[in-house]
Amino acid sequence: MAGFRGIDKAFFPIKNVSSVIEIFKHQLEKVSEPDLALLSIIVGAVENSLTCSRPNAPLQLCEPMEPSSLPTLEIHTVESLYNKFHAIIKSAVDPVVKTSREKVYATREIVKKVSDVVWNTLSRSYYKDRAHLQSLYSYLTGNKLDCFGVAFAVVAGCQVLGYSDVHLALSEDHAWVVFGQYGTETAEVTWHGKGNEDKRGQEIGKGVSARSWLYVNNKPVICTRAMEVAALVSAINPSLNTAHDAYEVALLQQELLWLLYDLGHLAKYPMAIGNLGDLEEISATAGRIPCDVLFKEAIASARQNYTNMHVYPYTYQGGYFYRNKMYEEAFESWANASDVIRKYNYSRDDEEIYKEFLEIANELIPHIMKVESSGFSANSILKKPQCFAHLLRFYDGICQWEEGSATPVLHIGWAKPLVNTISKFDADVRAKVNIICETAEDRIEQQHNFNNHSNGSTNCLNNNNYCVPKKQDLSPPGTDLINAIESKVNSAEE
Ligand SMILES: CC1(C)CN=C(N2CCN(c3ncnc4sc(CC(F)F)cc34)CC2)S1
Repeated sequence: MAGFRGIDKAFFPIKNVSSVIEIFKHQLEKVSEPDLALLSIIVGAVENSLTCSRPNAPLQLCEPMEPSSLPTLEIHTVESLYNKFHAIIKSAVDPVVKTSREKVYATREIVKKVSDVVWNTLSRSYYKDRAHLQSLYSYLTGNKLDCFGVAFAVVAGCQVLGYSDVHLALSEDHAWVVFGQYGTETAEVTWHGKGNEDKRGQEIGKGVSARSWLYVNNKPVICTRAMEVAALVSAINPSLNTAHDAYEVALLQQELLWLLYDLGHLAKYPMAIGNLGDLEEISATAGRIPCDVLFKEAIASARQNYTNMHVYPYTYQGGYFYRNKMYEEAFESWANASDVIRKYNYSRDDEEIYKEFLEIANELIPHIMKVESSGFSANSILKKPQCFAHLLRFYDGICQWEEGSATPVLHIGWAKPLVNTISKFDADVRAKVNIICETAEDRIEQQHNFNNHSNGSTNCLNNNNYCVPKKQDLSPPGTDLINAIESKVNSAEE
């Protein structure tokens, strides 16, 4: 990997967002492949200077001194960190010999060695989930990285060594690398979750973990160099504290995401499109497509490229509808999210998505029911069979998620809000929902599709029809829940 090129020096000192955009544009359009270490150090330095309050510097309040100004970033700061990263990586692994005619591919040993050098230079103990630990700036100035940051650092390190075959693989809650002549070798390079032994060096789950959401049914986002730039931009964290974002950092992230979007590098990256949608909802960019279209594009990308095995595109959209009081649409998005999770088995590595569904079922939906049942508007969602159908599909997907899983999902804490919600719909509204039972054969076919990674979406919901597997198909926990609903609802009617 060429050292710090003169050409990059022309962009310094960095004083505003647009000069950062210029550097990224140059890296993405003018050089053979974007320099991950350089770009990560730059955005990390900018983020750190505006979000990690320093005692002797006045906290930058929300309004910038002038449009999108930034604290000056000098070239020597960036260059010394850049050279430090090269030195750390090259001290541990010999770079690819330049003169070699044939292409040299990474081996598992090399990937593991790069992961080891990053791993062994991290601070002994620090709060791993803290914000602003994702960039090489954090690694090089504080020896701290979060789990995504370690994976990114390994890919950036392999780029330094000249292994252009090593790429970042991303699920919705984990990151690892692919490498080799066909890009089919996989390796864990970082940890996941709390208290789990890391599996660094091993190839990606062949066993039971392969069926968990964590590995998205072997449909991860496999990054190109430019998509690795999109990942580092997505990982920019503008939060100053729980209540405020640093305005300039959010603006920088939004403009960089539009640059990557225009160059086509977000097309196969649903979460990055969703991140851009969230930023556009907060502050729409004039002349750009609206955020609701971005959320639809993220869903289309996940359906098109990842056989609809990703949940987050639907929860990005559902969150948008919820915040904008479009409750029927929110129910539909959440039911669609549930249609994804039902295809998986729940494993203990899936806590993040469990918390997501728990919040929707036990916080967001009950809040909607509360505000809707206070009013008596004729077009209240409580009068709409379609809403009832969406909710049944939502809950049923969680029940099916649990079926066949080693770890239970549902407990009594789920049943109370669930029964409360269902019983808010009058019998005449519920009666309008046609329950179409899938046959056991349908379920077997679905299972077959899952195993063969094909798009097994047999969900037959269209108007008020709602498909539910015949009751005897439900494993005990789900049946208990459905029984609990029925007994509660019946008693509510008496
Ligand atoms: C609908 C939501 C709750 C809103 N934000 C969500 N995010 C999901 C995770 N986010 C991400 N955004 C871009 N790329 C990645 S890669 C990854 C896994 C990690 F281990 F590498 C996570 C993630 C960004 C924020 S899902």
